[in-house]
Amino acid sequence: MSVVVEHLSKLYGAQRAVDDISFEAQSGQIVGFLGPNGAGKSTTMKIICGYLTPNAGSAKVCGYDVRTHSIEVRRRIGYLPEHNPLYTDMYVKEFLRFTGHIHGIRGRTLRHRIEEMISLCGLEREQHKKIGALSKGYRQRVGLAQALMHDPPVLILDEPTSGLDPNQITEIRQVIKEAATNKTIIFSTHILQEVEMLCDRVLIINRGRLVADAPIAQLRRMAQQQVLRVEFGHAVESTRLKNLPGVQTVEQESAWVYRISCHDSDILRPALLALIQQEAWNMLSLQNENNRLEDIFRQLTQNSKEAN
Ligand SMILES: Nc1ncnc2c1ncn2[C@@H]1O[C@H](COP(=O)(O)OP(=O)(O)OP(=O)(O)O)[C@@H](O)[C@H]1O
Repeated sequence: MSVVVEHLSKLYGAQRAVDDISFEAQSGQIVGFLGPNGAGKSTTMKIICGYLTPNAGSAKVCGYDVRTHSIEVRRRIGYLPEHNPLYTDMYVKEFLRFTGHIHGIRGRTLRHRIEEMISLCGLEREQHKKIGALSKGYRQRVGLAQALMHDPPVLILDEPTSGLDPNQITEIRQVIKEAATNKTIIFSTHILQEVEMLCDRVLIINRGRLVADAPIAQLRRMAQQQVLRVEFGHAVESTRLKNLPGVQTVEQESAWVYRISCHDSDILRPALLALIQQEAWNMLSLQNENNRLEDIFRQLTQNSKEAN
């Protein structure tokens, strides 16, 4: 296993920012790290990278404990922090050369590696500029290039696409995907669609506690909610739908399309069909829908909020 986290806890004063978290990630996996604001994602990532010391538990990277073998861990990890600190007075290439030097890369290997990173991260057009003159998206690419410079087996990316425009988001995702071969990538994001597109597995953290660790397909099966999507040929009274047995919520997706969530669609479906027949409504389609990741996220983070 490339990353093994066991019973990790971190306190800031009296606040338990990370609370007894355990998970593993292996090579070739892209793991999405999700959670509401302040859930403890950045803190966990900083501990894995060796920038923060935990109060309890352990984190190991490629078999090295972050507390006792910090240098060994840093050699094997590439980290893009949330606020991507860069030297704005340095030129792009100068900064990458500096990063390479820190990792002990020299001479022709270094020159070759810099060119490789410039190409992989799409920095060709901006490579001769000072970092301070770059847009946010390009600074993010420089941050990714520095994280990848020493070809680490583990990449920790803290909200790598935050604040970027849609084109840049797509391009950065592509870089992450390309970099993923033979690496372990753990990245945090608030864009759930991004997780569906990129990740093999999802970790969800809420108030410092891990509330889910599963592949997306399994998460969908675990969800306590089922959704029926029904399309009518005209408007209907949504309260009539809400009053059906076992209905949790009714969401109007568009003028005549409703998403009805319930505990058991096998009970709801015949009741819904009976109502439609009784009212002589014109139904155009009825489908069992996949649970959306945002619904599952809401269920898991709100349920555990109630439990706390
Ligand atoms: N240096 C610090 N001192 C005190 N409290 C801190 C410190 N860093 C983080 N915290 C607190 O710890 C909790 C977890 O913060 P963290 O940054 O890990 O969350 P996060 O999940 O990354 O949030 P976001 O999605 O908003 O970036 C928050 O309540 C935060 O205020």
